[in-house]
Amino acid sequence: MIKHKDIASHSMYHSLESNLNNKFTLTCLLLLFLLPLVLLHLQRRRRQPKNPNLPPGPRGLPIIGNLLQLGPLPHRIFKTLSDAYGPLMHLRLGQLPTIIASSPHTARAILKTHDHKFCSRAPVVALRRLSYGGLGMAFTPNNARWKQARKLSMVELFSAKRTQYFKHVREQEVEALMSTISRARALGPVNLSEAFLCLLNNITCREVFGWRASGEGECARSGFHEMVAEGIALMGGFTAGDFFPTLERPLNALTGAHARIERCFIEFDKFLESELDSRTRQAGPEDDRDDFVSVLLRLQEDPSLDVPLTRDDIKALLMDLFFGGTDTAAATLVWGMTELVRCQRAMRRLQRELREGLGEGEKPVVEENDLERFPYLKQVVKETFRMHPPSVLLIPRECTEDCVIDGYDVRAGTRAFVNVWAIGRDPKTWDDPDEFRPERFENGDIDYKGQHFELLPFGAGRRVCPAVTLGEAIVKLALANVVRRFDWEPPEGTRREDVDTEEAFGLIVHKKSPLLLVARTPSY
Ligand code: HEM
Repeated sequence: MIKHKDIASHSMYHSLESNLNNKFTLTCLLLLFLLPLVLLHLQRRRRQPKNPNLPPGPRGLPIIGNLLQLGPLPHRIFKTLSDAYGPLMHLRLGQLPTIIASSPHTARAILKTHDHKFCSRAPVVALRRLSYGGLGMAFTPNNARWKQARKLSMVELFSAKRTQYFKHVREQEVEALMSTISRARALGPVNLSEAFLCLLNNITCREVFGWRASGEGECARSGFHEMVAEGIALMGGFTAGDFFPTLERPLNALTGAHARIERCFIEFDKFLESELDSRTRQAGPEDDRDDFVSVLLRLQEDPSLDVPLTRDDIKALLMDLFFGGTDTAAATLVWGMTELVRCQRAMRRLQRELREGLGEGEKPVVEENDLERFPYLKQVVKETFRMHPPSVLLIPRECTEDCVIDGYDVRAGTRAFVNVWAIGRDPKTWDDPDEFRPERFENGDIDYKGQHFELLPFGAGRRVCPAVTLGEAIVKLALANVVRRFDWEPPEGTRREDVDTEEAFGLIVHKKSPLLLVARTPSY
């Protein structure tokens, strides 16, 4: 008979033995798993030419250290490092050679001089999956598909004619936003972050699908708001697997990134499928709608296309339009209002320009045709883009051919970031760069359409945002109306200068906490 004590020691012995066995099995498995990776790494290193003249950067740091340096706000960390190492910096992020350009001169080298070698996109995991494996436009490598998508979008989706065609949509939606703010302000401070996101969701939905996301006349959260927010969050996330391509799958499985990306992709795909299905059912000679889905479905029938447009191509393009069109402008509007409310002098000057320019009560809303009459509005928008470009590092690019920049070797396969946030805050270009001062643009001709490398909110070169005109129209129209219609103050107990500017990192950098402001009837 085994006594109680014996049972304990017996089972202890067994658990010790099985622990040792488990540990041994685990170690063997780990070695088996790591061995091919080590071999692959060594083989890759052997293929690299010895001693290339790389741009300066923090060498010798362990790769994990480099990865951790990314922290939550990479654009700020990159700026600190660039201040120490120079405007063209080389880092090894995980397994990836990476360069970061942080001056107008080095940005020009990447986006103009060597544009043809840098106009491919880096294969970031979430972007690849959500673009149906690199279809569509924004996340596609430089290939025939991307060239065709770009050409079609410039001619069919973002032409001046089409942008003008949707003018009434933008104006109606801004009017709906005004009514929503009027109702909401009776209840307390207005959540402008939410309001601008809903506005952009509605505008994008109407342009892309032809229907509103919120209920009639409202500017409110739609059913698929969370889905869009999750997609955008995933696209901006630097997942661990992105920096260790050979370990991509296990790392992303371990961190849960894979499951999150799959969930989001499946949800979006279901949504797009049902939209396309309903269009196919309604298709007929009487269907003369001109939203982006209808345009793309018509193009699909065009036999002269170099590369046939598949259903996945269309879904990927729709995804680009949705992600590209929503958060960028919404974030810009929030930053613009944040800076204006912090800087009462600029807010007053803009209000004066808008109110005197249109006359009190003469027109209930500012229309797009009025916008050219407001030079200070233009300066405010430029200053907002300088201090808060929503896409702080642009969309990551990949170098496809070896080249030499500023005497340094850059190898094919190197990932490239242009730190447009750092360029906008560079004291060598801008006086008092952390101060919101729209007047700095009064006498210069610096613009943001990709010709001036000091100010690059839309990028530049072959990959420049194809919807610059559309984006700036939305931002100017909404800002002009919101600022003209109401006087804005921080909630009781908060001083103007204490309205925070803390950032939340993502592909698009948003204000971390929602912008809550009190809207008052103007005293005129
Ligand atoms: C304030 C508004 C906007 C800003 C600041 C902005 C910014 C940008 C930036 C920085 C890029 C990457 C450029 C590069 O890599 O050099 C980009 C690309 C893109 N944007 Fe925009 N964008 C805005 C509005 C829009 C809108 C309204 C749409 C569509 C409805 C759109 C669609 C796209 C697409 C499809 C691309 C990918 C182009 C390509 O890779 O060839 N954007 N945008």
